[in-house]
Amino acid sequence: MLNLSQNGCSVWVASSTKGLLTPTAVALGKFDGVHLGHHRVIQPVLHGGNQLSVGASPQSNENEHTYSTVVTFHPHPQEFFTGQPRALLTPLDEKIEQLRSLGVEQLVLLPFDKELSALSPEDFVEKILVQRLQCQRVSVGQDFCFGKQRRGTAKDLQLLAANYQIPVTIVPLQTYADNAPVKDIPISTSLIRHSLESGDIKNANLLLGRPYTLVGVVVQGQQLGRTIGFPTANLQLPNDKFVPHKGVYAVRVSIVSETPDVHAPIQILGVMNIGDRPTVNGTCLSVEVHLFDWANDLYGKKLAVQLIEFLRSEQKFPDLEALKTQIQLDCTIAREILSAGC
Ligand SMILES: Cc1cc2nc3c(=O)[nH]c(=O)nc-3n(C[C@H](O)[C@H](O)[C@H](O)COP(=O)(O)O)c2cc1C
Ligand SMILES: Nc1ncnc2c1ncn2[C@@H]1O[C@H](COP(=O)(O)OP(=O)(O)O)[C@@H](O)[C@H]1O
Repeated sequence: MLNLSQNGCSVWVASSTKGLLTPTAVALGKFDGVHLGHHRVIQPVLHGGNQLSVGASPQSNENEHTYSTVVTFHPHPQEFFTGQPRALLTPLDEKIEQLRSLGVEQLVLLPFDKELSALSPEDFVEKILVQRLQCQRVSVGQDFCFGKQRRGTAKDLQLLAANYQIPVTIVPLQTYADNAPVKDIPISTSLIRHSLESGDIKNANLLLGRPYTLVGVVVQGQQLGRTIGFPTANLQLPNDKFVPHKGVYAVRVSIVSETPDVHAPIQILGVMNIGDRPTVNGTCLSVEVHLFDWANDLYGKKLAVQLIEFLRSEQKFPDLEALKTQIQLDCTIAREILSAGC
């Protein structure tokens, strides 16, 4: 169990069996990416969010604090069923940070195991929502499924929860924004993953409602960067982080402070390369960023790198001089894009 605190606010992270803050108002789902569609589902359980038309549950005491809670599954159900690790848009730390910024007070990680996956929809409502979480109201997306073999639908949840006077909001799937090229397609984690896989970072960012971000600690590389005038901070990402299309990106970087800080961190502009570095016979994937107008040591620091625009694919250059010339050009283009306020 963790109690993470930043900027004076915290998200309480608990399992379904230990340390729960109750009673709860619950948004249920996987919420990988915490994208714009997820925001809509979470909003009704936030303080000051849309209170349900059905009103508060008769069991609730008006003076009692109801904790705005996101209930999700850990590990990702797909990982449990396939046995394959699943790369995530928001690994746990990032998900906590995103939920905190929305105003969520508690994240409950239901251990997704044989026992949980075998619960009937009826038992899920009674044992998890009612008994453990002392749930007062629920919000889910229209396509939510739950219980053994995903038999229960959002409508079933509404009917079952009504037996306990728990109102359930079913949130319609949010589609693309009006200014997007294709409309009426629901925003989804898989759509964002496809956009990132194909290098369409602008579309991914539009659907997320914020730039896709890589957060990692700076580790040592081959120390070649400084020899060509472009030192690069090499990032170690969480093992389960989803890595987008290989290539060069215009980015905004902030140094993540260890201590709580009320001020927003300063943003430094730069260029990032995600790739195998064929020019220097690289053998593994590296994720590295060159910061503009910066000359200080970054080893051991945690950086959050927002991907703003995809510039080009990685190439094998005949020598370091040719690579250097190309990186100079990348920097010029990135500065133009970033200073235009993208
Ligand atoms: C903006 C940028 C673009 C890059 N493009 C390529 C590329 O197209 N091909 C390549 O082999 N390496 C590319 N690299 C990676 C360099 O090979 C790498 O930064 C250099 O070898 C230094 O690595 P080091 O930090 O481990 O010393 C790029 C790096 C940056 C910062
Ligand atoms: N403008 C900059 N951008 C990125 N890193 C920088 C910059 N200036 C200094 N550094 C420091 O230099 C290191 C990168 O130098 P480099 O020669 O590429 O070594 P490495 O291969 O270990 O990354 C970074 O980790 C950071 O500590």
